[in-house]
Amino acid sequence: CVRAEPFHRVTPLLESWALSQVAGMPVFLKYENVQIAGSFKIRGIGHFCQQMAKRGCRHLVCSSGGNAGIAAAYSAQKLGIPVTIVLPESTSKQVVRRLEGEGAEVQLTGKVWDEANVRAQELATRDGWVNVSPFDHPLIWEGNASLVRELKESLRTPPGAVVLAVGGGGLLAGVVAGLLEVGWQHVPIVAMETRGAHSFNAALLAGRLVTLPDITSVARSLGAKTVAARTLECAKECEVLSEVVEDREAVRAVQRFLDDERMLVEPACGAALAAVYSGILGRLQTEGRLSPALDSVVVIVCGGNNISSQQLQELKTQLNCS
Ligand SMILES: COC[C@H](NCc1c(COP(=O)(O)O)cnc(C)c1O)C(=O)O
Repeated sequence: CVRAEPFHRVTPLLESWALSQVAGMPVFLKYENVQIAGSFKIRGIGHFCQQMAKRGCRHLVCSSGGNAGIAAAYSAQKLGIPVTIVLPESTSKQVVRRLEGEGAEVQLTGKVWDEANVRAQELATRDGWVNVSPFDHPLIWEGNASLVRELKESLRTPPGAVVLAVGGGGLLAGVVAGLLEVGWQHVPIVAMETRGAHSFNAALLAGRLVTLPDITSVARSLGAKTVAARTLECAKECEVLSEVVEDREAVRAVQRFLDDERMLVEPACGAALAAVYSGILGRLQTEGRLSPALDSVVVIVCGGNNISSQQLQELKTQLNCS
């Protein structure tokens, strides 16, 4: 039987003394890094998979080698449905082991995600098979919107801004859907990307979708070469401030967050935290793009599984940021 309640858990929203000191205003952290399956992804992916199971789906397939793939494998296991994860041949053994540990069948094909995705779409033409998009489907956005309902429950009054990271734009689209639902559509969103995965920023500047030639950022989880078309509509419905940080700022933010809050997150999440640690919020206030007197800001700590103390050391050496 398909369970009615969602797979995700309500996560803590905690004021961070350390980040509030850095920002010069109250910073509330939404800890999606302690979410089931290690990131916020389970909100959208779990909801999508449950709905597909209700519609008779018998086999899930997903081309995400990252957190969406882990969330899809977890969801399939909860639903008792087989799942195939299609990944580029370069995928780390750690990720393959983790996915197989969640009961998924893993197929390695192609050099990059796009080639694996072609294979996943081919498989999804089989009868009863459904392809799970990491970020580009209304059910994914609907599931991600649950995060804002929790913010409303915890905060009651709207925050001065919400800070989040953008890869393909599924989190952004979900947060916009949630803000509209709870009547907080006037709350500005600071959309963070790393250079080399800045497909949303490029699309906003061009006024249309832009496909990056390659993903050159170390924040692999932000590595969608083209954002969901829905994100451009979001930028019209809400006030979305797009900012891009360098990889070394994202990795430095990961290190500072580890020291400040004793939690280890991916560089993708470091991109969001860099809005505080790299003084971007203060600059936006100086530029008049954010109100000079924000009573609070919420940063979504999106989490991510693909990080370890060894990987952090290697990233710091590679980017020579001590
Ligand atoms: C390419 O990758 C898309 C997706 N990661 C997306 C992701 C994001 C960005 O979320 P999005 O904007 O794609 O909804 C932020 N923070 C973390 C930890 C993530 O894993 C994936 O796992 O396949």
